[in-house]
Parts: sequence; structure tokens; C-alpha cells
Amino acid sequence: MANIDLTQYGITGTTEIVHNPSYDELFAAETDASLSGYEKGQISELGAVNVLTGIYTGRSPKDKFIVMDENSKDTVWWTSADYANDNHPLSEDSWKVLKDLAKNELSNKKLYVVDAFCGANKDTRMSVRFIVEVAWQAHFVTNMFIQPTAEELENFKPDFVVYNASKAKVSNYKELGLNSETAVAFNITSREQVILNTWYGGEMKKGMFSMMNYYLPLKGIASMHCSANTDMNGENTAIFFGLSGTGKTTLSTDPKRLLIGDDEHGWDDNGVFNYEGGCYAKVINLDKESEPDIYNAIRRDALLENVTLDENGKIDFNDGSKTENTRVSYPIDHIENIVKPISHGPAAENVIFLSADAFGVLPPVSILTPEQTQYYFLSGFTAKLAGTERGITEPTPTFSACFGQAFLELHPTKYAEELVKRMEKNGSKAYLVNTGWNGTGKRISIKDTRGIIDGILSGAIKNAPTKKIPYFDFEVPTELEGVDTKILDPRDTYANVADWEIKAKDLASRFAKNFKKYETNEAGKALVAAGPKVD
Ligand SMILES: Nc1ncnc2c1ncn2[C@@H]1O[C@H](COP(=O)(O)OP(=O)(O)OP(=O)(O)O)[C@@H](O)[C@H]1O
Ligand SMILES: O=C([O-])CC(=O)C(=O)O
Ligand SMILES: [Mn+2]
Repeated sequence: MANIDLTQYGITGTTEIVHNPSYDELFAAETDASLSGYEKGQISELGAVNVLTGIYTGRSPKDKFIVMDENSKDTVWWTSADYANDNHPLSEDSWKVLKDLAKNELSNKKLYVVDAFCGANKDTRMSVRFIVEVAWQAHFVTNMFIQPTAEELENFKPDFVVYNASKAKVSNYKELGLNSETAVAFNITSREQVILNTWYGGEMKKGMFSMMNYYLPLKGIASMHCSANTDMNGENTAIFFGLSGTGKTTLSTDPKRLLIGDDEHGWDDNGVFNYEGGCYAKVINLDKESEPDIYNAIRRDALLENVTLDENGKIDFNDGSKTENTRVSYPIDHIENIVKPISHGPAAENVIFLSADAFGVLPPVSILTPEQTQYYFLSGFTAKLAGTERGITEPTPTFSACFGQAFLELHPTKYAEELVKRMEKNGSKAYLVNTGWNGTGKRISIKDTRGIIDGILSGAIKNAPTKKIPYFDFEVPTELEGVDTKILDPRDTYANVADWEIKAKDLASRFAKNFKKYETNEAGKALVAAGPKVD
């Protein structure tokens, strides 16, 4: 095993290093009777350990900072008055202070070091070293990242280092130009991430995704917040973009298809590849019958988060008292039908945008033209669902560029450019699928949405009779096998069509207003014609 010297990172007095622990070691460590507080896990009836992640049960985008230096100042897409985003600048001096806090927290104790890959493609993967002091955090990254073989571990040379000092706080945060005692800070030049005062593992997962989103598009590779699967022969790939809670994990986990990955992918000349080695599924109200694959993935080695258990370990998936963002992480091989040995598929034939529309305006499926594809990709309209980000407690309509604005490090048009380039080359088709609400006031059922996805993937939708929806000019099927015909035109789900009209006009004008930020050049202006019409 590689010899690890943490003094090279300024971490001193380390009493023990547990390097790439096995699942059995992790299980023993996180259920150790001497642990207390948020470090201690509880064994559930399904064999998976459940942990509580503390005050932070979702990501904290307001606390995300990137060092602004010579290298990053002209490349990173910084937040601005014209276009606010989560890339807050951090000075090099403040970075030093944060890193010192982390080094201090991590010195003089037993640590877990997990070396893993982000990216299934050998040419473009990042070798990431996670340094953490909480056993279950080591478990989380073991589940979520790609585990090196023994040989790869022997020769592992990190090209990115994550310091997780979740127990430390930034007390002088105001002086440092931060938002709170919590910091999730990146240094693109030295290739390091520092985490302070949040235990939520998603900061490491989405942190490395953000870094891939920086490095890969600059190499001409599309970097995407999407899930991906392919047919049983590994020949017909589909990708599903969507913000948190819109159904990436649920809908890509399909017993009829092979899973490539549930959240983060790249698309290069060889096809679509996963960044991750595991999945991170929402488990609120999880139902064994309607989502058997995810349910069955919850067993030993999976890690539950913020789920409510009684003293005997019996799980109540319907309890959202800790958070709506209850989760399970599991290695991808807990799903039976996956692409092996590496999570990769050919170029995507179908590109699906999942949008959970809380207004009840969007049709459950729309067939997009190439211009609409660009317009709706840049717009990224959806509702933020409760829990994944701090402060979001009910479905909140939002425009999240490329369906993942929180993770974009370059301007959104760069991601659109790379996606469109790949789609044009491969003749891929795009669809907008509303997994949210309609005029009934209820969320569209998973059964109907699965029927829609089946219709897209089988090609049946190409032969379906269609009509156009006003204001948006969406082409929608009027019949699709396996889907309740009465929901295909959203107007039919309203007691009074005029109610849909009012909401549709309101949504159309929100789109137009949001799109103004892209109208600063000719390409952006040209796309306006593909957007909704407001009169
Ligand atoms: N029509 C629907 N389609 C998809 N999911 C639905 C639908 N109706 C309800 N749901 C529920 O919405 C949630 C979708 O969450 P899912 O984990 O698939 O989202 P995600 O896009 O993977 O989010 P994240 O990026 O946060 O992991 C699940 O809890 C699922 O049961
Ligand atoms: O952000 C999401 O969509 C879910 C997740 O991976 C995280 O919480 O980091
Ligand atoms: Mn997911």
C-alpha cells in the first residue's frame, strides 16, 4: 500500500491513517460504540447503516467560494449583478486562512484517507484524495467515487486533494468575506477543496462535479448534470438532465435498461461516461413496489442519511422530520442492470430534459426542435424541490441554467455549445418532460412518466399523432401507449382552460424575462424566437 505522508499537506501529528478502508472496516468504524453525536451510525433493518448529517442536510450554495487568482479570474463564471450565481470569489489570503483552519482541525488525530477517481474515462479522470476525520464520510466517498484497483491504488498520484474539516468553524468569516461560519472553498490552481462546518457529503460529491465542469469543457468535452442509461445491448444511450428531485435517479434506474450513472456524466468522442462509482437516491416516501431497484439497493454497504429509525432499526421512509432530503448512497453494483466493467455507453440518441413544473403549465412531454433544445437547456426551468439546498422548503420555481447552475464553473453557453456539438454530430433528439404538476394539483405519477420515457426510448413517440400547444409552440403527442391520454395536453387537466391560459402567459413571460441575460450577443438573440411568445 502506498505510503501516505500527510505532512506534505501541512497535516501533522497524525496518530493513525486508515487508507481506503474496506466496507467491513467502515461498518465497524461507523458503528463503533465509543462514537457519539453525528459521528455515530445506526444499523437499520435492511443492513445499511443510517447516519445523521447534523445541521446541514443539504448543500449550502451561499457558502461556495472559489479562489480568484491569475488563472481563474478570466475563466471562471463569477457571480455578478447581471447574472447572479454560486461562484463567489475568495481572495488568496482568505483561502490561506481557511486552509490553515482545516490543517489545524485535521492535525494530531486519526484520519481516513480515501483515494478514488472521478471520471470513468482514464484519459480525463481526476485522481482525488479525500482526507476526512469522520468514518461515515469516508464511507460516503467510497460509495460515490470510483474505487481504484489494488494496482491503481499502489500507483495513485492525487491530482486533487479534498480537506474535509467539517467539525471546524470559521468564526471570523466576515473579515474573510464569507457568508457564514461554513465554507466550501475551491482552489482551481492548486487543485484543492476545503470544507468547514458542514458534514453533508454532497459537498464532496458535487464539489468534484463542479471541478469536472471546469476542466472538461475546456478540453472540448460536454460535462453534464444528467443521468444516463442504455439498452440491454449497450447500444442506445439516453441521458436525463434535471435539477435535484426531478427524477434523474428514479427514471434512469429502469429494469429494462442498463444503468450508466444517475447524476454526473461527460460526453466525448467515444460516448457518454459516468464520473461516479455510485448512486445517491432520494428515499423520502420510498415505496418498495414502485421503486424496487432502489429499495433493493439499500443493504449492507449502502449508507442511509437522515432517515428516521426506531430503536430496533425499523425504517420509516415517510418521516421527513430531519429533512425532505433523506438519501441513500450505494455503489453502482447494488443495481442489477448496469453497464460493466466501466460505466460507459455510446453517444446519446435521446436527450431528455426533466423539469418538475410547480405551476402545472408544461405538458408531460414535448418534442423539441433543435432551437427549442438550446433555448430550454439554457433556461433550465424547473422547481427546486425541498431539501437539497438549504432554505428551500417547498417547490420553488427557478431557472437553473443547463439544469445544474449551482455546479457550472464556466458560462452556461459553453455547456450548451458542447452539448449541441455532440447532439448535431450524432443526430440526437431532445424532449422536455414535466415530472412535476398539472392542473389536477397533483404530481404527475411515476407510472405515467415511465410510460412517457418508454415511448421516447422505443421510438413510439416518433410515430404518435401530435398537436401544438399555444404560447410555447411545443409539439406534443395526443396518444402514447402506457400513458393516460387525458394528461398529454395539460389544458385537459384543468376544470377551466382559462386557468391554464393565465398561468401559461405568466410562465411565458418569466421565460422571456429570464432569457434577457443571453441576449447580449447575436446567437442569444436568435434563440429568442424559439422561446415562448408573450403578447
Ligand atoms: N412523475 C415523477 N417522475 C419522477 N419522480 C417522481 C415523480 N413523481 C414523484 N417522484 C419522486 O420524485 C423524486 C425524484 O427524485 P430523484 O432522486 O430521482 O431526483 P434526482 O433528479 O436524481 O435528484 P438529485 O440530483 O438530487 O439526486 C423521487 O422521490 C420520486 O419518487
Ligand atoms: O445536488 C443534488 O442534486 C444532490 C446532490 O448530489 C447533493 O446534494 O449534492
Ligand atoms: Mn439523483
